[in-house]
Amino acid sequence: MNAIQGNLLSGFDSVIDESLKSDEKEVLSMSDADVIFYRNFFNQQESDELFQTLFNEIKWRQDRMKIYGKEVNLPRKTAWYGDRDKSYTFSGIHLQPEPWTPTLLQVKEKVEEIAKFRFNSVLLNLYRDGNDGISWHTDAEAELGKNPVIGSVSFGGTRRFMFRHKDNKDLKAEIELTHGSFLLMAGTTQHFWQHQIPKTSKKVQPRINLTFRVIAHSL
Ligand SMILES: O=C(O)CCC(=O)C(=O)O
Ligand SMILES: [Fe+2]
Repeated sequence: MNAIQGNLLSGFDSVIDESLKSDEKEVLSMSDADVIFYRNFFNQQESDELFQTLFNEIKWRQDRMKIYGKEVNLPRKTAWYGDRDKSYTFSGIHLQPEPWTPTLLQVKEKVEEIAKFRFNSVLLNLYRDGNDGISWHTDAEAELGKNPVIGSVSFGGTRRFMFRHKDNKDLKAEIELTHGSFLLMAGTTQHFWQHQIPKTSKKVQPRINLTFRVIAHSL
């Protein structure tokens, strides 16, 4: 029985393939996807410092979205940093990037080294508590091009990151995004799988997430 089949039987269990598990790198067993998790990408001290610096230095914004014609606050704060000529539309919101900070460049360099990939922008999310989250979506915006590579770094409170297959809703995967971890999504992941961070009634610490991306075209 492979991990996906095991997962179908047991609901929302982790689908990490035990045979590939190591301290360094965990490959999630998901069909039609390339998802790799680096649990201890930053050590405790680096992660604590980066959380504090990003929390204080990033220009966090409260964006709004339309639901059934009504404008509401997004359930999280966001920010967008990147190369100067790039701009991006996310969930109908047009964003202009702020210029890279030394802290963001430090994180970006470490991510690029392991991903063997160069990113030109980063979308940041601040989840203040369990009432903040992000609902089911894919990161498959036209500006990201075909088969986008998304590098996702997390600091602060652990949150559940859930996947569901678009064609087969029984195919699910889930991973806990811990302080200092790095999740790499590549290949056809965004074509076949949606992801979300569900809201939770549990007490959770604030969390900062950085998703490094490549914007294919400046608008
Ligand atoms: O916070 C996360 O881990 C996910 C964020 C996300 O999916 C996004 O910004 O597109
Ligand atoms: Fe996303």
